[in-house]
Amino acid sequence: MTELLTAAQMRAIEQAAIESGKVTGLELMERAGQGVVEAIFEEWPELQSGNRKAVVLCGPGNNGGDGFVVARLLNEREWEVEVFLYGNADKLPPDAKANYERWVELGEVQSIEDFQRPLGWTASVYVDAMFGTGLSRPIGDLHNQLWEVFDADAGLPRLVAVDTPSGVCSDCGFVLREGTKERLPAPLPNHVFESQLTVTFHSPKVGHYLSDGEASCGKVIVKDIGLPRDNNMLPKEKGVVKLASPIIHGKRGVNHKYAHGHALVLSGTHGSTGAARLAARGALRIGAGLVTLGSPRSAMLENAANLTAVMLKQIDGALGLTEVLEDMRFNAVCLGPGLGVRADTQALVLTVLKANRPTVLDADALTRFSANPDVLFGLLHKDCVITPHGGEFTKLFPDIAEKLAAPATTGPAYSKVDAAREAATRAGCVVLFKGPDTVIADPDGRCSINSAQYDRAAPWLATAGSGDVLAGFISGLMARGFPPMAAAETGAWLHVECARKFGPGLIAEDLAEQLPAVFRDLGL
Ligand SMILES: NC(=O)C1=CN([C@@H]2O[C@H](COP(=O)(O)OP(=O)(O)OC[C@H]3O[C@@H](n4cnc5c(N)ncnc54)[C@H](OP(=O)(O)O)[C@@H]3O)[C@@H](O)[C@H]2O)[C@@H](O)CC1
Ligand SMILES: Nc1ncnc2c1ncn2[C@@H]1O[C@H](COP(=O)(O)OP(=O)(O)O)[C@@H](O)[C@H]1O
Ligand SMILES: [K+]
Repeated sequence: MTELLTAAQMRAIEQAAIESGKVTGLELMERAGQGVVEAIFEEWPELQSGNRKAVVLCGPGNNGGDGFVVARLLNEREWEVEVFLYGNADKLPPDAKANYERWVELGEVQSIEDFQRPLGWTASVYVDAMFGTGLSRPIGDLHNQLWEVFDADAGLPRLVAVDTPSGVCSDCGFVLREGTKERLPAPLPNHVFESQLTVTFHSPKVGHYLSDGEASCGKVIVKDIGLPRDNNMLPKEKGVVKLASPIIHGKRGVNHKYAHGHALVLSGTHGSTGAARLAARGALRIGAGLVTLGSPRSAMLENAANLTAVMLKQIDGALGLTEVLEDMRFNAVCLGPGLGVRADTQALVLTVLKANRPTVLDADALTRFSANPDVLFGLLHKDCVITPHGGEFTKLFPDIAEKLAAPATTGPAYSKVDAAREAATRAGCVVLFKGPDTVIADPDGRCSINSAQYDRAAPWLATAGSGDVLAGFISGLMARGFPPMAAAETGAWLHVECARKFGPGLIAEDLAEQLPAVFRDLGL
């Protein structure tokens, strides 16, 4: 299980370790610097020979301190190292100052103002040790200066970020900026300032996995610096965010199909039925024992012509649904994909929620409540999962979405994790907030990020209908008896695995068909 830390959590862990007397700040800084140097040579073994020249950019805090350690350790390996400092050496915090003083015995320190784009890249490695978890405000002119230097037009140098790329908030993954109307992704188009490698310590930081973390970090390597893995010292009110991982087992024993649950997926009307069929197929493939598609009369023929293993049942309106739900074997319900946003949809949602079944609400089942989200929140219960994408999230939680879209001007800034957690508390159920950085939050405080970034990148998932399949996956797992948080996390994780298994060219129909191979890979 990979835990992701905020700046405050990381600081609490460091402080507790230092206060325990088991380690000093200087020792941690030395290990951090060593970790960066190790990572550089692991990533680029070719640097063991050839042009041994590095440029290290140091900032005014402990991130800069790590930079001075890196400079010294490279110098010990007989590298030629140029060091630039942002800020005043006299004001460096004690550990960084100590490492600054060790460096000035070996080499010069120039002002960052003198760091300009060379004619071609003259060094093999550039180390960004300016700001890490202590970034508290935009770095303004410095950012512009660096953007000019590391402009993509000049070809990408080996740029290594220490802990976080400078200027990027380690909690939310956005570049802190002044004077913009909305959050801008990092990097801006045509202003590429991206690290190829980010070396972080102890655990990755939440911001590495949110918004454009991947675009600015390149690749994240975590180096152990000898801090204890015991999280007892962390502030309790908000649990640690995890990277989503599957909590899945194969079908066990000699049970009959009903032992694996019966999912009910509701179809839209004539001409809008494909989305629900995608969800139903997903629910069946992921292991629900039976799946029934509930269809209005107008769409019966259309659905019948396109279904085989998924069963079909005519359900007309809320009254029809109430009757069907009297059969308690329907132990999970999925509604929203292709359902339409008429009054009927509201009635269907309210009927399902009153029946108190494990329920997944997606798409139109959410959008329908744009004008009256409180009606929905009043009925959602702890066995529900709602799966909004950005647009649906904004309609249900406009104030939260506004905070998330507001310019990130001070660090640590409000993040997608904060937004999903706040939404889960308000909705009273699990919220799965989609994107390449899907955040899944439970009102009890558990939270995970299902990342489709870095080595799990799956941009092909951004294809029509893939969200419908995800809703089906989650409801199928709930039919199998998975609790909502585990179903959401596992469903989202498998969704990305299926996309990766298929690769480019993926369309939504392909997703569920990859599950058998993905399950085989998991040894199920
Ligand atoms: N503690 C430890 O034991 C270990 C820590 N480690 C390393 O330390 C890093 C955290 O160090 P840190 O807390 O000193 O923060 P850091 O990121 O260097 O920046 C803070 C400085 O920048 C300043 N500043 C902020 N924003 C600014 C801006 N926009 N423009 C200008 N100035 C700005 C801020 O000033 P202030 O906000 O106080 O005015 C302060 O002076 C962490 O990422 C890791 O690399 C490792 O060695 C492992 C052991
Ligand atoms: N760039 C991306 N990389 C990986 N996954 C993505 C990306 N963009 C979107 N997704 C995922 O694709 C799915 C799209 O769902 P949704 O927006 O509801 O689409 P639809 O309504 O067409 O089904 C979500 O699971 C989302 O997390
Ligand atoms: K940095």
